Amino acid sequence: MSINSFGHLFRVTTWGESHGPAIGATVDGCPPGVAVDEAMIQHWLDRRKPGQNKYTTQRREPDQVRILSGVFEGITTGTPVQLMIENTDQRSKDYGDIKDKFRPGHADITYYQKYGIRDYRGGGRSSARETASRVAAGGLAREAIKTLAPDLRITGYMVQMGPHQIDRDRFDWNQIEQNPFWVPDANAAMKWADYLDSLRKSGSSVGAVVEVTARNVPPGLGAPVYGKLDTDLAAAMMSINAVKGVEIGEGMSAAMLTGEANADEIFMGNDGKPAYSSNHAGGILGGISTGQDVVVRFAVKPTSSILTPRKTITKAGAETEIITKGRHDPCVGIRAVPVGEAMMACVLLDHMLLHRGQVGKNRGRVG
Ligand SMILES: Cc1cc2nc3c(=O)[nH]c(=O)nc-3n(C[C@H](O)[C@H](O)[C@H](O)COP(=O)(O)O)c2cc1C
Repeated sequence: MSINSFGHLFRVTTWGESHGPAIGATVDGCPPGVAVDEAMIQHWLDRRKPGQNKYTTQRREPDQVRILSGVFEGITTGTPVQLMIENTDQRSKDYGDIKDKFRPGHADITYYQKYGIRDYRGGGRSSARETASRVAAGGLAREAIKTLAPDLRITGYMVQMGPHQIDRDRFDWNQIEQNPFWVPDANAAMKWADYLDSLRKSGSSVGAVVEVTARNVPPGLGAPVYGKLDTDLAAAMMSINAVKGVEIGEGMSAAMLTGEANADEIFMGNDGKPAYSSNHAGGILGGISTGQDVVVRFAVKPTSSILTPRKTITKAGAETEIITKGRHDPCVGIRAVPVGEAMMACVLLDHMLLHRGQVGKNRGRVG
């Protein structure tokens, strides 16, 4: 299996399977001198950890990260950083009765068609357990970003669960950490709780839309034509399990606007820097950050493992039915929020490092 890496200069390679002894990330290209320890990375992993409330899978993984290399006396040395998370709640027997069947909506059939091997233990490499490694790498990226752009803030949150959208007029950054859904609208959080409860009890599931915003991003990140910041962000988000759509700024809705409505008019701000009347562009023009908030949204499909029997086939080609009895999340969008944040952190850091080489001492300036 090739291409387990992403990023240009801050290059992350993830490894491991859902039910193997451990998973992890090897990070090549982290700058030296970044203060980091296991607790700092653990903080971000704890946000993604399963089993924290009744809306996420009851798989009990402590997801304890260990730093095996690249950090000495509390700072990165510039050598590869090896991050490892042991798998402690494997329970392979949960998957015994689906060993020869392909779960609809999962990667079982395509992995088998491609590699001829069926790792039935929770999907093996295709399991979203892999995203824990990304969150660990994202934790390291965040610490490195602090040394380059201390005011930069990356925040993920849910803006839609099934048909229920948040009310943008009630958007409150402080609400995001106050409810199990990372939703910035307290009203929505209450309604979603009842909605998801009934879905969970019936063994069903639902999709979601997650938004990730990066504030105080310096202008100038990204390069035309094939090194666009939005290209890399879209690829990063699309690579997360269950993601079926990605938008930047106005995204698909831009197609409905007129040129007048979509134009983010430019002014000179009081601080002597460019200011914009709106942010339909999602903070990126021509693949390069404008200095406005970078806004990315992604749609997560409904959890495929549901309790209602679904038709499928066996490895031998016989038609049959399947019920996925293993533990599952009624809405995987919830746990995708910290993963989206981690991908944003990795891509932004990567482009900050690239930026140094792309412009040397020649910096453009407005005003
Ligand atoms: C954080 C996270 C947790 C997930 N947990 C589950 C789960 O418990 N059950 C499930 O059916 N899918 C889960 N998924 C989605 C599957 O991993 C994914 O649908 C599957 O691997 C097929 O890949 P694809 O949907 O990207 O095509 C999860 C996704 C994410 C991001």
